[in-house]
Amino acid sequence: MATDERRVKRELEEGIERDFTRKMSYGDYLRLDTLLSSQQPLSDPPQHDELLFIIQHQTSELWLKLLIHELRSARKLLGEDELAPALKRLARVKHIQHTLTDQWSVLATLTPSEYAEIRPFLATSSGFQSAQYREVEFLLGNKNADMVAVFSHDETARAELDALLHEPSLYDEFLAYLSRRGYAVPSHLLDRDWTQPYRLDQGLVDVFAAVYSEPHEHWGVYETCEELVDLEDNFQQWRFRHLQVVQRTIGQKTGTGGSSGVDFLRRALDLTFFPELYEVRTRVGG
Ligand code: HEM
Ligand SMILES: N[C@@H](CC(=O)c1ccccc1NC=O)C(=O)O
Repeated sequence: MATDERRVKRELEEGIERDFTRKMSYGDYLRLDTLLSSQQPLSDPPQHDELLFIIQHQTSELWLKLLIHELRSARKLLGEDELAPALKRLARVKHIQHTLTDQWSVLATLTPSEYAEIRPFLATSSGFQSAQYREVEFLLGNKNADMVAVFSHDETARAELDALLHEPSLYDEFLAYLSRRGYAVPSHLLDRDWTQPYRLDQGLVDVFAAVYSEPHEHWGVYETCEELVDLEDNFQQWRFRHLQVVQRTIGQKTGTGGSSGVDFLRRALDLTFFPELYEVRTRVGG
């Protein structure tokens, strides 16, 4: 083929598969028939921006699915004293969190006027009812038994969340790992009621203060602590971007889920997963 022609058309090679009547194709493997028929706008007359709204949420839910998969695995690996593979999982978790946070910029292109055309069709539905979001919160240790009842209408989601409520979180598993490694983790933290939210413990701050005063003596533990701080930091970045996008689209309106809206969301920024890892910062360097 002439050089000029190559600039405008790439010849398909002989060996390239073209007939998928009896072979598995890309779309078959990825179940794209199901995936791409799952965007069903409700607005009437149809609103151009509803597809953006749906896809933003669906992609978020897909990434949350992977996040849960990785967090569960990291938690299990910690329980098996496999620190390095657990850290590998957490590295991936952090990239997923970045993607989730970055994608807020797409939805931020939705103006208040555009959203107002879609909003009535959302009725009482709200992200507050995202089961996977609650699963991530529970896995990270922000337990809240009241959240389980929100899923009474969906037995699979309710049972999954209830199971996580009763299981140790990633942080609980980390503390058990520390204890097995000889760190003086207060015993009441190792056998507590897992359904309760984790509360700051000064004895554990002392343990981390020793780690942070001599990082080179405790490198793997120190590295894991900092990975967990990254995870919490990233989670808060997501919450903050959500708050900002909500503020610019609905202002001070109450939420479709029945909450006060931005004031309710702002209070989530006070929630912490790993309180001792923040408390220890005040102690470092005296
Ligand atoms: C225009 C876009 C959005 C608006 C105006 C909005 C608004 C709100 C409001 C007002 C709430 C409080 C609960 C309520 O009363 O409804 C909420 C909660 C929530 N939203 Fe959104 N949201 C938007 C987009 C998203 C997206 C893209 C996600 C991604 C999955 C999401 C996930 C959540 C979650 C997980 C909660 C619960 C947060 C918590 O309990 O702290 N939202 N949203
Ligand atoms: N709570 C939002 C509605 C909303 O954003 C929403 C509705 C249905 C499915 C996902 C949603 N996203 C996050 O809350 C509102 O009050 O406008």
